[in-house]
Order: sequence, then structure tokens, then C-alpha cells
Amino acid sequence: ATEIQWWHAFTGRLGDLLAKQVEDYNASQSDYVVVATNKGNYSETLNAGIAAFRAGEQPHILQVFEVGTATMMSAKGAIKPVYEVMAESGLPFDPNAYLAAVAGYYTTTDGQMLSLPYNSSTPVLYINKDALKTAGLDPETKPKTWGEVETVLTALKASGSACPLTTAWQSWVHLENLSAYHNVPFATKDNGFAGVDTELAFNSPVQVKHIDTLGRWAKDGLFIYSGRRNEGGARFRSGECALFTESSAGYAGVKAEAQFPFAVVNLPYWDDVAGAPQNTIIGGASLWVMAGHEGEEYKGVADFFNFLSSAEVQADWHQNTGYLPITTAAYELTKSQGFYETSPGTDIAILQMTGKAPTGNSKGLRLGSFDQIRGIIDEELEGVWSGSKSAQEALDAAVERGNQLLRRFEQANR
Ligand SMILES: O=P(O)(O)OC[C@H](O)CO
Repeated sequence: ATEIQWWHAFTGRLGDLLAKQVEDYNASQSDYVVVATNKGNYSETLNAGIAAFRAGEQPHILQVFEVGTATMMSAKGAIKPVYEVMAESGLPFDPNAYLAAVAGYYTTTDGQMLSLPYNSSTPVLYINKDALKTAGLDPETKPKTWGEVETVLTALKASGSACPLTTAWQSWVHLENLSAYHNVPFATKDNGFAGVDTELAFNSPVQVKHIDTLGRWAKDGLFIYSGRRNEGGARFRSGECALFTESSAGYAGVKAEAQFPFAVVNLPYWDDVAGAPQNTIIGGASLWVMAGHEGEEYKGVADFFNFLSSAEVQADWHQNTGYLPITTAAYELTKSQGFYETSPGTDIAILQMTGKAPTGNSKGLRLGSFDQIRGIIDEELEGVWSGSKSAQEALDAAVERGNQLLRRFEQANR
């Protein structure tokens, strides 16, 4: 059988679920064997894929988080576009079967799908209902606005909670999605979709107010910073932190480990911003096919992609992980199975992302060197949480430093 290498970034519960998909695929046919290898976290996996390409040792499939999308799109000789892989395979492939809000992120302006949507998420709010009860609140309290969140956090703190709120992926949730959700630009030129001559713009009043509020909450012990990625997950699942802003895919781990009743609700918004809430944007990752392999191997990749996109596999994946159903068929199948009734909160992500037609500010982000830019944003936000910088100072600095990277990317990709 022909071997197909797939490098990915999943460990823990998500790693187990991915391994099960591979096992099922390998058992379902005998022409191809998919070999999945974890290459560290999202950034490490992206870097491993790029380094391997330079050394001529690239895998067939590379899982790349949404942050690396513009980088992969510009790496023309290194990738083989998915539409091409599928067309050459002769296997049936309908790009319209995928949810527009998801596929649009990975598709060129003229409609060609470059990478396969696989695990797409959007941020939501997780609530430990027992913690609310301990704080004397109705455990069914579902704060809609950041103002209501503050009331809940204050009650939690007063009841002795050492961690009323923590977050995963601070830039993704509290700046990138915050901007889209309030219909303000994160960057000019439709957040980079309309051209590489884009400039960061996340230092406007909405973002400054939000980060300033979180900074105040950090000082008052209402918001506890846990780290740049999803380090906060363990603290929520153990019951230490009461509220948690995290990817809809945090559901996989919470469902498997939490020993308390929990709720998944919409990401809160500021109700004094006109038009809010707009829609949130996607995160997670897609699958890129790397250049330099044999025709028969690409056939195997196409066959595996067809398997991953089938309604049954997608619906299972969506229901177990909290990632969005990637295709309309998987969404319909999940509805018809009654899943959303028996698992409340699991349709929040898709409704929050697709509830309103996206604007230029809320289609998503397409920014070069964005992994490095996130590093800069993380560093500046950490300055706010530690009290050494004001929100305005930190965001101004992140914009200025990030723009230098964007200009270098623009020069290299004109
Ligand atoms: O935890 P994930 O896979 O939903 O990813 C969250 C963010 O999009 C990472 O950039």
C-alpha cells in the first residue's frame, strides 16, 4: 500500500480522536496507509513543515492553523492546491458542499480551494455552574455582555474564587474575534483579504476599552492570565477557574474531564457598540497538501480527504470535538440526530459564526507572518496583565511592531 504522511498538532483528547479517524480510514481500504505524526503545537508543526520542505523531506499533508494561512498561500512552490489534487484524482469533489463561512477562509477570490477545511472553531464562553452556585448566583446565569460578566466575576471573587475568569488564545479571542464581533477592523484592506498592503488597526477605541477592562480585571484578581495558547484549559477542567473564554473545540477536553456541570454560551460583547454582536471568525486549522510527491500518493491524499469530508465522519468529529461541522451535510445529519437538543451549547459556535452575513471586518484575517505578529501581541498584552503598560500603549506598540513584519512580508510577496 502507498504511504501517506500527515503531520499534525494534536495531543490529548483531540489527538486520540484524530488517531481514531486514521485507524478507521486505514481499516476501510487497502490501497493507502495514512501515517499520522504529531509535530508539537500549531506553531511548531507549521515550522516543521516549512523546514522539512526546504530539506526535501516534507509530508504529504500538513495541518496548519488559521494563523499560517497567508504564509502557506504565499509559499507557492511548496504547496499543491487542494482543488488541483482533487481534480487530478478523478474522485468526486464539490467545493460547494462545504460551509461558505469556513471554506471561504481557505479559498482564493476566484473560488479555488487551496487547503481542506478540517478543524474549524470559533471562540465561546465556558461556565462552571457549580462555581456560580457557590457564589450565590443562579447556576443557569448566562452573561451576554462584558458588563454582565463583570457582575458575575465580582460575585465569584467575593465567594473566594481564586480564578473567576481565564482565557485561551488571548489575541484570537480578545482582539481578533473581538474586532470582528464588533465590526471594527483588526487590519485595513478587509483584514488583509483585499491585499498584502494591509496595516494593523486593532488599537481603536473598542479594542482599547476591552483590553483596558481585562487589565483592570487582572489587577483586581477577576481575570487570571494562564498563557498564550490553551494552558487555561487544564485550570478550567480541574474546576480552578470558573469562566473560560476558549475555542469551541475546548469542548472535547471539558466533556471528557470536567467533574462539574458546565454551560457553553456565546462569546460576550459590548452592548454600547452599534451593530454588535456581528459574527465571530474561524480558528482551528486546515489541511495543506505539500508539493514534490508522486501522482499515486496524491490520489491517496484525495481519497483520504474524501473520507474526512464524508457526512458521517464530519458529524462524528463535530459532535466529539466541538469543531464546526465542515459541510452542510454534516450539519444537517447532526441536527437530524437530535444532537443539539441532547448536548446544549454545541450549536452556539456555528450560529455565532454564521448568524449574520459577514462584513469586510468579519470574514476573517489573512495576514502574512501572523504567527510572529501574534507573538508580539502576546508580549504586549502580557505587559498589560502585569500592570507595566496601559492598554493604549500596548496596542499601539503591537500595531507598530506588527506593521514592520507586514511590510517585510509585502515586499517579499508583491
Ligand atoms: O483550539 P483551536 O484548534 O480551535 O484553535 C484556536 C485558534 O484558532 C488557534 O489559532
